[in-house]
Amino acid sequence: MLSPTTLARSSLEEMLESLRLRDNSDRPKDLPPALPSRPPSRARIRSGRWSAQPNFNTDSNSESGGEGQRKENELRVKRNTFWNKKRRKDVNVNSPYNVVAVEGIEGEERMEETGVLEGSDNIGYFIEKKLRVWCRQSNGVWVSGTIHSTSGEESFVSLANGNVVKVSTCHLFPANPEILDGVDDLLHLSYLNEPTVFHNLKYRYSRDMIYSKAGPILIAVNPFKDVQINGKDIVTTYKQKATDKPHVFAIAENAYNEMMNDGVNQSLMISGESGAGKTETAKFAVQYLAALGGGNVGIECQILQTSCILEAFGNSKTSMNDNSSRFGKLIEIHFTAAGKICGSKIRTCKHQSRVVQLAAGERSYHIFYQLCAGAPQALRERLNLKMAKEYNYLAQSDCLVINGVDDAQRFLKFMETLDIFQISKGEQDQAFAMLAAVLWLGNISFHAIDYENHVEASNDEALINAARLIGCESHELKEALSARRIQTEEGNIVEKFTMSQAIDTRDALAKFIYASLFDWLVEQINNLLEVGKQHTGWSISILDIYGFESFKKNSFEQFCINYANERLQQHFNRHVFKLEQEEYELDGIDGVKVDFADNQECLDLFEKKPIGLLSLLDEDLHSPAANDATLANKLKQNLNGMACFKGDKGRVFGVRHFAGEVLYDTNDFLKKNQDSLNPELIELLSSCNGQLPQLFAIKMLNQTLEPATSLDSPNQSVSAKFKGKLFKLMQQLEKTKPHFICCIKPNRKQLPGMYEEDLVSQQLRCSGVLEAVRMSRSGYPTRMTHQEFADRYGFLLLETNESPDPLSISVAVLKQFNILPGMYQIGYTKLYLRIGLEMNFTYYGKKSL
Ligand SMILES: Nc1ncnc2c1ncn2[C@@H]1O[C@H](COP(=O)(O)OP(=O)(O)OP(=O)(O)O)[C@@H](O)[C@H]1O
Repeated sequence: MLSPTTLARSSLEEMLESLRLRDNSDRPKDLPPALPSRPPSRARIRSGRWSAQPNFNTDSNSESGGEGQRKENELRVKRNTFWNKKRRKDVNVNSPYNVVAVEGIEGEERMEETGVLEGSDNIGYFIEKKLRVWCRQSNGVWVSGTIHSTSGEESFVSLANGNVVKVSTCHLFPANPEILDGVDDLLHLSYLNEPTVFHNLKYRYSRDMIYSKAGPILIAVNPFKDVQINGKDIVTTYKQKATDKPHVFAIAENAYNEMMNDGVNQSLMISGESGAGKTETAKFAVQYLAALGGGNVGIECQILQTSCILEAFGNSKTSMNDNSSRFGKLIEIHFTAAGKICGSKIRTCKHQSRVVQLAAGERSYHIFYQLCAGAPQALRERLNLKMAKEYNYLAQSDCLVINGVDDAQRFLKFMETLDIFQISKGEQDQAFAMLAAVLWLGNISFHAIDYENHVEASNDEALINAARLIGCESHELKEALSARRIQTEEGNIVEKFTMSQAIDTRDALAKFIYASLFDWLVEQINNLLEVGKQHTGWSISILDIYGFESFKKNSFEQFCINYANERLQQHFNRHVFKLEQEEYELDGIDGVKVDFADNQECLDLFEKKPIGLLSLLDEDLHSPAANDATLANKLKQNLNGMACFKGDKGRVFGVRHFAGEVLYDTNDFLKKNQDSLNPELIELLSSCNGQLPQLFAIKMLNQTLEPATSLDSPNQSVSAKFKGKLFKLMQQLEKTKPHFICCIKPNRKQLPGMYEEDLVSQQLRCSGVLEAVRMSRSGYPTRMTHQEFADRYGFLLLETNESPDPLSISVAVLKQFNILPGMYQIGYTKLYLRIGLEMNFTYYGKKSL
């Protein structure tokens, strides 16, 4: 029979113990142990109610007491004192500003747990035993070495290359023994600090092990190459549960099992900065779920094909990613009660400013270049199509191709996919006509017609083609782009446009057509996928949203994208930290507290009414006196006191996001925040002879009947609509049990085998994954109601328990197996178990059967 001590330990702890025993055997007993016991939770309050003082100690000396124990205790006190001292000094845990302190000590402190070496005993021990430590070189790169000597404040570290460097002692971090190099789960690291986590991920990455666990979270480091771990054979391995290695398939499997067992909708929340690999990861998740839930309906194949259409219409080349999603999408996969896929629904969240305006070196949506490069001759002639460089909207950024991408080939694939979604040839033709119309609209030019700067559209090839493709007469389009009617008491008067009004009107029409076409396509896809609407089972949703962006110059697009990422981070914080802590508190469980960077302040900066970024921006929507410069001034005057806001020079203002500070230039903010169409243009579209323009116009007309506050009202600003759609997505996600996947971008060049330390470190600091690991280590990840525990393990009791009360049965089981009090806590409604403990019960259960 296993001893109670063994029972209370996970296999990792046993491994650590054997290491310690090995280490202890060749040193005097009164020295501190080489490996510390698992650190207590930072703000842990001892439970006085049910369990005795937690004694979650893996050190063999600790049980025997004595001098070794005394020294270990002293050491632990020192470590904790050191930590507490530092926390008091610098932390306002509610401020995302903490996270923004990327470089330097403050950032490091957030990462530290079993962190900095301090105390002459401790350093002396590391010197004597030649134990590895990590230190950061002046260039920011982490190196490991052994401490050669110390003067207390400063230490000399011998590096592997023979160099000796002088380092401030408080910047030394203990390294893990080599046996822990490359562990699957950061939870298993004996020392959890920035360099050890960083080293572990790098170690794995260099061996093509791109997935790692961080407690409940999966970390996926983008390999930028095919690492051959997503094929059918690997799918089968995970389906057969033949491996427990971290993988996106394992997370999908887990979600599927929880959905089937608990009857609860699930979600996979994929986060990471632009280019980190979210979209690819989402595709692998869909691939696995399709394999798990594949029936004979074939929907799973169609779900997999959606990405071809969605990416063509929603992705672009940016400076961070050649295939960057410029929209957020939630793919909801529906399952029958038997676990078979029976339908799917795609929800999107986007805005379209990219259609008409591009930053240098970036492309517009892929579909435009694909159409220009790959349209068959007959289609080219029907659309009077030219090459991409001939269109102003595409040529403006001097970036027309992507290295290694064959746009023409992609277009053929795109057309095949439209067939799969049963979009008829006639409808396809109309859709391509709309795309070509957008391109021709961008080529429409205007010329002055009087001395008051009024203009009208030129009667040229662009106007003629655009009008023909939309399905109206060219003079009708010309009129709608050159003037508008205004109702006055005396009747209608015609107001001629200035150059900028005419360009804005033309661009608004182009954006509207593109956005409507995208929505129409998604609707067609959903119509086909939603065959299982009447499903009686549950769903798994996969969220893939544009990643956090920070460029040299950031505009309205980044403003919206980064706001969406703040919302996503809040969802993560809420589920990983807040709800977890709330649950402990409500159930009377003491002291599991982990500091995390709450981004609520930043969200408030965006959302607060009437003084928040979004409200202040909308205030100027219909104000003729407002311009980008007055907007910047107004923001500074009203928001300068807010912790996450930073005024800057001229039209620029800064926001301290959870992932770093971003400076936004208000240039064109007001224009981009407005995309209402003139009634003349809606009228024009509704009278066109094409089916699609009519459909788009009818939808718009219906929306004008909505109350002005409705999300769909055309009177709403772009940012208000965006926020509304984002909220809808988040509401949908709130109804699900989330599983988090954190994608990491290892280098800026999008190259395989390159690992940029500063970039990875910054993402790790900002993502909150380390805090989540700490939460798991100090918390009780396994929990079940007293009844569930009694039902599951009550039969193990050797003596019959007189009381039918599940709580007393549960307590009797725990007592019978001498479970150390620190390994569990008993709440009002549930029993909470430390990591690994339930496995031991399961083992016992199996043995007894
Ligand atoms: N698991 C993977 N295996 C191989 N290559 C990958 C993997 N994940 C990502 N990549 C590569 O990295 C590129 C960027 O990935 P992806 O488009 O998924 O990033 P993203 O996080 O969705 O970015 P964005 O927020 O800009 O949309 C992909 O086009 C692909 O080349």
